[in-house]
Amino acid sequence: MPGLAIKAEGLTRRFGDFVAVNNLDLMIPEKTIYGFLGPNGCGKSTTMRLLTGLLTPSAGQVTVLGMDIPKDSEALRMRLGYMTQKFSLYDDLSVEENLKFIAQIYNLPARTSKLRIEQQLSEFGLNQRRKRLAGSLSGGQRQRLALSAATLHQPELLLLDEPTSAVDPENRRDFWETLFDLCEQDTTILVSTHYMDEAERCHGLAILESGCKRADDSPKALLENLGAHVLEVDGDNLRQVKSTLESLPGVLSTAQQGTHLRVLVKEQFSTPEQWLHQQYPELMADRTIRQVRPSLEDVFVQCTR
Ligand SMILES: Nc1ncnc2c1ncn2[C@@H]1O[C@H](COP(=O)(O)OP(=O)(O)OP(=O)(O)O)[C@@H](O)[C@H]1O
Repeated sequence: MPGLAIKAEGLTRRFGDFVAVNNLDLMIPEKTIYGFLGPNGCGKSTTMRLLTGLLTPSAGQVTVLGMDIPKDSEALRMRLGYMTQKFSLYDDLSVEENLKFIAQIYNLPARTSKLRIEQQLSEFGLNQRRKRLAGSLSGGQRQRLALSAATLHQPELLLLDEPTSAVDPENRRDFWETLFDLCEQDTTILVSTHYMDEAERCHGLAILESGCKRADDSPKALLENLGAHVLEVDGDNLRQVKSTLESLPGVLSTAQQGTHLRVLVKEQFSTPEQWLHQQYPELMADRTIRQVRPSLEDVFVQCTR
């Protein structure tokens, strides 16, 4: 049974009267990839900063890798890697110089530093670009450099704050493959995202909204416990159908997706397609209504309504 890399109880952070992180409990198993999914401003970055010890909690207890935060944050520094939303390396240093600088910050011995820099340049596909200024790299290359820097000292826990917001789908895919490689080498990874497909890749997931945790489980369990039927409704005048269905108490949400309407219906109706037909026989006549598998977006909509 794996231990916990992060345990937080009642974690809270206020900025004046505003509560950015509200009474958060977290149990993040070690050697897993755990995601924070939530919209802008829901408190993902603030929570990450609290977990690194960069920010002091207003209330609550946090243990990271068995150490108390913020008390032991200095001692924990060597065991953590943190990649912020912004590219935090030096544009006017080369790729190699940036890594050398990071090695100095972490006080890596000269031999280790040399070895690790070569390993990272090769593993992250940056060998050919080692003399290039970081500022001249593409978005994907910058992101690879940032991750190679964050993992140079081989941290046990890696915190990644929206690491893929500036990269294309192919680079995102490669990036996630790298995360699974790191996880297999026993690194615990906490990653924040607002992309549903990324959230679905995580072993465990917390859905955050307005500083509160709305759900916390594996993506599979979250999908299984949606607590709603998901229907697709085809046909004309979907905008009118949408506004009509929205006023039905049994309908939880509606959203148009191309040529159909995705409708979340309360779980209590055993045959939701029939139920919808019965509610509006005329409006629903000649329309195809089919039940489909839930997506993580449905889960997100359902628990942040
Ligand atoms: N230093 C601060 N002073 C005042 N308010 C802050 C401070 N830092 C964050 N906040 C507020 O706390 C809330 C949560 O911010 P946070 O950056 O944690 O959200 P987020 O989920 O990471 O969003 P994003 O994806 O936009 O980065 C926001 O409303 C933000 O304005």
